[in-house]
Amino acid sequence: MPDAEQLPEGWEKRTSRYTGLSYYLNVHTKESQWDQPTEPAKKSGGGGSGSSSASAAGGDAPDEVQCLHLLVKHKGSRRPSSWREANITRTKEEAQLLLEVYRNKIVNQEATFDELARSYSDCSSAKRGGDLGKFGRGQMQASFEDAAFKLNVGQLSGIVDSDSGLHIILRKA
Ligand SMILES: O=C(N[C@H](Cc1nc2ccccc2[nH]1)C(=O)O)c1cc2ccccc2s1
Repeated sequence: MPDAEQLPEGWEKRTSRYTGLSYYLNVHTKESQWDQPTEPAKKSGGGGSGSSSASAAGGDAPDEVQCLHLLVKHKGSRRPSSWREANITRTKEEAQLLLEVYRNKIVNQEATFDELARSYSDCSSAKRGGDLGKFGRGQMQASFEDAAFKLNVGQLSGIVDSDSGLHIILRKA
């Protein structure tokens, strides 16, 4: 029986925030399993054989996600101020129109998410291209969290409404 502290290359031991149970994460493919691995982690995804599926360990929903977001605040935002503008007076409708323009530019590949978030996001994460880092459930406002956890990796959200303002979200991991 391998020592639990010495996992084969490419595996990390995690604890599910939902079940409190430990599972094993393949750091290459991001697949997870209940069974303690005895072989080095495979480097490409799909076609897993034998061990219980990732969904059994971490559940279909991931424990945590990494997302970029672009936030456009409006006068009804919880804090209508940002690094861009000390006193934000645009209406929610104006914010929606702005964000639709930005989203279309990204979809049409006229600009990158990183470029537009750095220039126009009213969140302090703008200086990181909108990167919020990894977060689990319970860390972000509910409407934002719900939208983020519904996304597949690489997927761009529609316009998401939170107390902070209107967002578009790109799931990175
Ligand atoms: O709450 C933040 N910033 C607020 C705006 C805001 N409100 C949000 C609500 C949900 C997700 C991101 C959000 N960003 C502000 O600057 O007024 C955060 C900034 C950063 C920066 C880096 C990593 C996480 C975060 S969360």
